[in-house]
Amino acid sequence: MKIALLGCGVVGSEVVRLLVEQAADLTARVGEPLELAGIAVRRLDRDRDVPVGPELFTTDAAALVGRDDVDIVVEVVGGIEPVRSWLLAALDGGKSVVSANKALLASDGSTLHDAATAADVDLYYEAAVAGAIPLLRPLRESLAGDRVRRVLGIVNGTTNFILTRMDETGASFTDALEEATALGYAEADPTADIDGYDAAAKAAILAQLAFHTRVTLADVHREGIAAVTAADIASAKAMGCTVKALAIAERSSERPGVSVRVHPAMVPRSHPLASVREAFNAVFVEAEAAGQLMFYGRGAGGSPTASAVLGDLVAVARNRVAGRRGPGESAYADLPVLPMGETITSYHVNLDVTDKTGVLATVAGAFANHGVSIRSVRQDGRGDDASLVLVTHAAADAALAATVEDLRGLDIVRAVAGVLRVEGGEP
Ligand SMILES: NC(=O)C1=CN([C@@H]2O[C@H](COP(=O)(O)OP(=O)(O)OC[C@H]3O[C@@H](n4cnc5c(N)ncnc54)[C@H](O)[C@@H]3O)[C@@H](O)[C@H]2O)C=CC1
Ligand SMILES: N[C@@H](CC=O)C(=O)O
Ligand code: NA
Repeated sequence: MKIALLGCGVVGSEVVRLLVEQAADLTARVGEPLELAGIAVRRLDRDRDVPVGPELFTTDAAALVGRDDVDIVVEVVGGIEPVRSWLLAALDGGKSVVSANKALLASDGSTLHDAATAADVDLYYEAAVAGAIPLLRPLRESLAGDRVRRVLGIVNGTTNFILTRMDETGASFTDALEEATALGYAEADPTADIDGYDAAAKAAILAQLAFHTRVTLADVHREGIAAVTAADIASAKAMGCTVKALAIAERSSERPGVSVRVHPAMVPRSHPLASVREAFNAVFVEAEAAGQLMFYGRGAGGSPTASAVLGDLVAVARNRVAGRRGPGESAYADLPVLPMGETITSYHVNLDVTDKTGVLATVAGAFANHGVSIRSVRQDGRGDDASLVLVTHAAADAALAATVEDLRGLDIVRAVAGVLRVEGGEP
């Protein structure tokens, strides 16, 4: 079985190492040896710590993909083009594809799935979501008989690493990001992590598999962590919470449809997600018959991600040996993706207000005007001013956003110092 490897960076070099070091076991598991036909890279002059000779390397990925002797293409390059063209050429040519590319799968997965179906070959991408954690296969196969209600978790290692460092050591955002990049967790352009594109792509892929409906990156409500301040983290701590960047995909209980969102949120320290540290990921899946399931492990880094790539590689190689194709995409449910405004959430709002009679009533009035009920209020006096921290009961996100907009316009509100959604129970 001949493999074309596209990319030999953080993940690709670990794929090569595992392929070479575990060759005998992989052969036994697949029933045929897995042999590297070639490795496409951008530059040949880089020092690479991989146990294969230089003759395997090429800068011509398209030619490698087009070779007649290649059976499986493994893509760990990233980005949309030229990767999409290479993978379409591979699928059209009858080659199976394994990819770690969530950006591509979430933005144009249907084109690739259609090509895989037409060519009767596999397209697998377990490494694209939550690194080493087996999550896509359980959703696609183990839970195929159940009805998933909700998927909730931490799916970006870089931002979880940054928030952990800020929370535990008081590190600055910039220093924590530098460390995450050095450890191989961040995307080539780390704004994909910081601004939530990476988590949004993963959320789209999870929602699509969980609800059997088409969801793309553009359908996901996305907020990154750039606006999370040290004050937000301190405020969360004071309330027995921690700040986590979450991905949430759920069926609406109001009408047929799903909502998919990624944003930072306060999570009570008693919730299992609060103890997910550094680049670890954790995802809860709530299904009607199964109840709650939790998946936990390393969500980023070369070797954990390579483990998921190898798992897919063995699966598609086994299928080719058996002359069959594994389960593919399922999008029959055709559910609408509902606007964020309809999502039911609750907010933590931190206000700087003038400390005079009637302030609390005026602020409470702004909430009441939008039908938002307040769960708790804490006031700390600071001379002529006061800090007012309010946590709401669950309400439509549009009503909460409109309330905050009104608060910004009140004379007695000097500043809206922080607004974070609260997930995972009462703080
Ligand atoms: N690093 C991580 O923890 C994880 C990464 N991924 C995904 O895996 C993929 C690869 O990520 P990394 O290994 O971290 O990236 P990287 O930047 O370390 O490696 C990318 C590789 O692609 C090659 N490449 C880039 N452009 C090319 C071109 N035009 N022609 C031929 N080769 C080209 C580079 O030479 C390099 O070898 C991305 O899709 C990423 O989102 C997925 C899960 C975790
Ligand atoms: N940049 C990503 C890598 C894995 O998908 C992350 O930090 O999670
Ligand atoms: Na995974």
